[in-house]
Amino acid sequence: MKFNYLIKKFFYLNITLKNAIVQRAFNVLSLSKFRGRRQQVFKSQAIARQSPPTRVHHFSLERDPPFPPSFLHPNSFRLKGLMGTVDAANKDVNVSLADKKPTVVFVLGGPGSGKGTQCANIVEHFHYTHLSAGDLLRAEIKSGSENGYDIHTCLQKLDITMIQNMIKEGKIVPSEVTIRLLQKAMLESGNDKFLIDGFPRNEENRAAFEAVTKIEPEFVLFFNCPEEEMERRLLSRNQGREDDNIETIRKRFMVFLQSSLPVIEYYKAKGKVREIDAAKPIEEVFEAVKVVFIRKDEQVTA
Ligand SMILES: Nc1ncnc2c1ncn2[C@@H]1O[C@H](COP(=O)(O)OP(=O)(O)O)[C@@H](O)[C@H]1O
Ligand SMILES: Nc1ccn([C@H]2C[C@H](O)[C@@H](COP(=O)(O)OP(=O)(O)O)O2)c(=O)n1
Repeated sequence: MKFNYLIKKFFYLNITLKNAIVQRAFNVLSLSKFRGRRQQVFKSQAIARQSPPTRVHHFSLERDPPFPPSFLHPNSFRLKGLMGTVDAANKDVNVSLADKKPTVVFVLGGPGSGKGTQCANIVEHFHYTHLSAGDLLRAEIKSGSENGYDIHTCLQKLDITMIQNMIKEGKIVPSEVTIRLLQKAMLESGNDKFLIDGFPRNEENRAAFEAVTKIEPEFVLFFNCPEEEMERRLLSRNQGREDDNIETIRKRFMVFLQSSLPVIEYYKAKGKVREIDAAKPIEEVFEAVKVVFIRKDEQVTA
């Protein structure tokens, strides 16, 4: 009797143990399968986040390298190879732009130094076309946000959002975007005299513009203004700009010091900088600006 009981107990324990082992193995398998599937989902989500949506043109800087290495700035990682930079049409754009031998004046200075204000006066007196890189980028964000896509620049909503975020952060947008906008505006203007305001803002902007357009600026108008004065002006500019808040203003000042001043130094070494004291009242600043442009015209006619 007792022996029978022990045999039964042994079989019972054996089955329970086997069941437990099988169950455990099953659990482990299912869990790893689930984890695998979950990782797969995460992986495909990550790929989807990295992949650009299908776009009209797919170029690759690696395949078409018309730019110096400096063009491959860390800033441009997101757009590198996605929207590309050069195609047959773009080459035509560059050839026809360079053929026109346009007069280009770069207008530089810290945020709020009065570049836009003085450019409006120069346009009125000297018949230049004013192209503000910041205005072009803001217009692109606006039209891209409304239409979701811009056929001229091949920028899609994802890129537009990225540009918007960069501006909100006070960062400099990759040159390939800004240069495309400038080229398009230059061609559409029908003029051959341009004030390019707020560009080049860093070494990458400068080198890429020269490499792509083959245009050298006539001179660089540099509005020099103390930071406290620029800050005061920006805080009362009142144009509803997302980047005119104290936090972003400070970041823009930092970017100006670190990235834009070296560009001014570069042109200074070439004797191309015309420096203006921009802390004075608007009319006085313009008197100084006029002298620069009148001298330039006199040099041309002499
Ligand atoms: N010389 C000046 N004195 C006082 N305020 C100025 C002067 N120049 C421009 N402003 C004002 O400062 C703000 C910034 O000028 P803006 O031309 O937009 O600068 P930037 O284009 O360099 O950012 C504007 O509100 C403008 O009216
Ligand atoms: N060459 C340029 C010019 C402007 N931007 C972006 C980054 C700048 O902080 C904003 C605003 O530039 P904008 O010249 O309009 O204004 P401020 O001179 O900063 O007052 O645009 C750019 O990314 N690249």
